[in-house]
Amino acid sequence: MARTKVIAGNWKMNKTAAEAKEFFNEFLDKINVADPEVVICPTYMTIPAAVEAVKGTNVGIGAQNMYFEESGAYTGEVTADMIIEAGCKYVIIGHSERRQYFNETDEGVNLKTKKALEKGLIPIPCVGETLEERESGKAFDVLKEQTTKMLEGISKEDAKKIILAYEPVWAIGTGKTATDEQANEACGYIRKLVKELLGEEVADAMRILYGGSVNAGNVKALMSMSDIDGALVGGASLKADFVTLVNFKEA
Ligand SMILES: O=C(CO)COP(=O)(O)O
Repeated sequence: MARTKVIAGNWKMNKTAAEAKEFFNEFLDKINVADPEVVICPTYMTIPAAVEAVKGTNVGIGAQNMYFEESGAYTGEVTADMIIEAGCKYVIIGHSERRQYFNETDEGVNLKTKKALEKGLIPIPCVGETLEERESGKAFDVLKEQTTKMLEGISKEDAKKIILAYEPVWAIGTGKTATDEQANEACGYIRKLVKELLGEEVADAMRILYGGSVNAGNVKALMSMSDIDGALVGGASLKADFVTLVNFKEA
């Protein structure tokens, strides 16, 4: 089955609304394509400016997080309805930086993924092992645990909509990319696991992205691998390199 590739930029805690406007003024015409699917995830504060800038184009906007409750006394949190109202179609869930610095758990990632699907958002949940886990031979055990828990209680129909991101923690922001083979092996492992859990149709439909120091120089080779359906990009999504990433077929 042919899966449409996805190039998603995770801006993390970068770019004010004014800086986002500048970015889109400069690059929007070059990243406004139908294939691959292009997504930009700015901070909550910058979402409205980004939504306004991409209006009428193929570029989708996503949030970097959300909470799983409907409303209530959860100081500092934001609901699915709020990001939808702001114009988001996607939401990153359980990024390793949130797991590392903000105590995100597999259970929370599962609850957020379910809530996002219930509300019609496309969740981009993240899984990935640390360097220590890889070096001690536990990488696949970690991926199994995180992926299985993330998918708990999710129907086959819903699971097909998930865009799962494999982001090895040791490759994020370090300039150390997983080799094409390592990245493909991990994405292939996750797909096999999804097949065991939810069947072949779901495994065939689910887009599985690689993230971790993807840049203009390595994108084409990574995108040519059989089980890699796109990239979740940090640093290189903040600048002109993103144009090359989106247009990787010509790179
Ligand atoms: O964490 C990432 C995307 O979510 C990857 O970040 P870098 O591309 O900066 O390594």
